[in-house]
Amino acid sequence: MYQHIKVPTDGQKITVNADFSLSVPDQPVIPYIEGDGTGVDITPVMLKVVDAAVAKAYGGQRKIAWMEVFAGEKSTQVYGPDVWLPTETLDCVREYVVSIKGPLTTPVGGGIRSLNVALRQELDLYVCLRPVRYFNGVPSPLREPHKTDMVIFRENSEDIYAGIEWAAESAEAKKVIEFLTREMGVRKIRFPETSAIGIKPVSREGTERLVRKALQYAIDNDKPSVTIVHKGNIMKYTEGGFRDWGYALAQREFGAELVDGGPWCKFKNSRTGKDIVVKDSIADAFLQQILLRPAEYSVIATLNLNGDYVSDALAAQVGGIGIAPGANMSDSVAMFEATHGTAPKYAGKDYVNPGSLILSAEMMLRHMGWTEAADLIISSMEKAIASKRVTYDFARLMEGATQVSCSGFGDVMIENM
Ligand SMILES: NC(=O)C1=CN([C@@H]2O[C@H](COP(=O)(O)OP(=O)(O)OC[C@H]3O[C@@H](n4cnc5c(N)ncnc54)[C@H](OP(=O)(O)O)[C@@H]3O)[C@@H](O)[C@H]2O)C=CC1
Ligand SMILES: O=C(O)CCC(=O)C(=O)O
Ligand SMILES: [Mg+2]
Repeated sequence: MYQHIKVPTDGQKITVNADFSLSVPDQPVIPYIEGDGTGVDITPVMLKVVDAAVAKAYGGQRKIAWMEVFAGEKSTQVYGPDVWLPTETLDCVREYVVSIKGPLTTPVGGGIRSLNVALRQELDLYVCLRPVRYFNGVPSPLREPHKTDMVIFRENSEDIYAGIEWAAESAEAKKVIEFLTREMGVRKIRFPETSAIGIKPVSREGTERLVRKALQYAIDNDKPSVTIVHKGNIMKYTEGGFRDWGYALAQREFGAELVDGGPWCKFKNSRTGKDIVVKDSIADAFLQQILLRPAEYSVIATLNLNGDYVSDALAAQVGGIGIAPGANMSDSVAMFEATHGTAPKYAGKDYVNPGSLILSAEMMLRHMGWTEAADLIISSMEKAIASKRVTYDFARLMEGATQVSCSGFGDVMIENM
């Protein structure tokens, strides 16, 4: 049926029920994209660690039937020089519901647009979910890194990140600038002859579906607050809209009531009876607050670009993007991926930390309801770090550490299962 994707014969599809829960067979077929750059290093290690955790947790009764699908440089080798994201890859990850990917390269300036963003847009994976927690013993620049315990809900389908822009001095940029100046009366483009132009779409619907997920997550996971992070003082209708629509949704759908006249509001968690506070923070101030007062923040709902910046900043607080996992999700389809990129200088050297992708797989197992295997991954990661046999990123900051390779770290985790 597919041109280059080989469907394993020993597995079955995960399916989505009417209430969006999953039916997961014992041998689910799970598509994976190896990824560019260090993808060749971390992805095989992730597969091996996950297989070991599943085998150990279920004694052979459950097993993932991995199915390689292609995007990025490997796709151009398999499908031809200009095919970066084959249609059958999109069809396949949609059809098989749960997938995982390594990082994909995006050139700066010219060249192809981000394949990572394209996957999210094409599949409408509107939530980028990035939990940030501290593992004991990980070297961190903070004195009290355990106080950083946040879950980022980054809007994944809109904003300036969508890549609607035109190069300076192009016919398209000139046309847009002409429209803005002639028809819209815009006088604020300082250098109209040489300006590149970007568009920042932010909608009420896009905001509401993201904030709804963040609020529901706070309820389901007994979290004390949801903070809407925005730059609405400057970008009044886009980022300011995000804030206002977020607050309005909390009041309308979750029964939140204003605190001291607002705009903060709060509602009772129907599961625990505890208050969940909905507050907001302006993005620049937020970036200093998370360093100085991290304990005051829990679930974060933010726009696409802010979420990108906040993800790497928060990852650094708990030891870096070597252990920063993530997921891109719609109501039905989920694609798991690390927060970091392809780290090209380390590609193919069996050197980098596979932890982010392994922890992304841990999120995937939990999403599938395979909690025993997910728990094994967490406990073996904790033990591996405690034993100080770690990759370069931790070893260079840890006293008494033994540096291991990327695959070596996977092996240490497996030994500790
Ligand atoms: N979702 C995705 O697929 C993403 C793709 N990208 C793409 O990746 C490419 C490179 O981007 P770049 O900005 O350099 O960001 P990267 O995240 O690839 O790398 C930045 C730095 O982070 C550290 N790092 C990255 N991965 C690891 C790891 N596995 N273990 C330990 N440390 C790690 C390294 O730090 P040090 O130098 O200190 O060792 C590295 O130099 C670009 O094309 C970009 O577009 C970027 C982000 C996400
Ligand atoms: O798509 C890319 O190349 C970068 C993506 C990124 O930085 C992210 O999603 O965090
Ligand atoms: Mg990023």
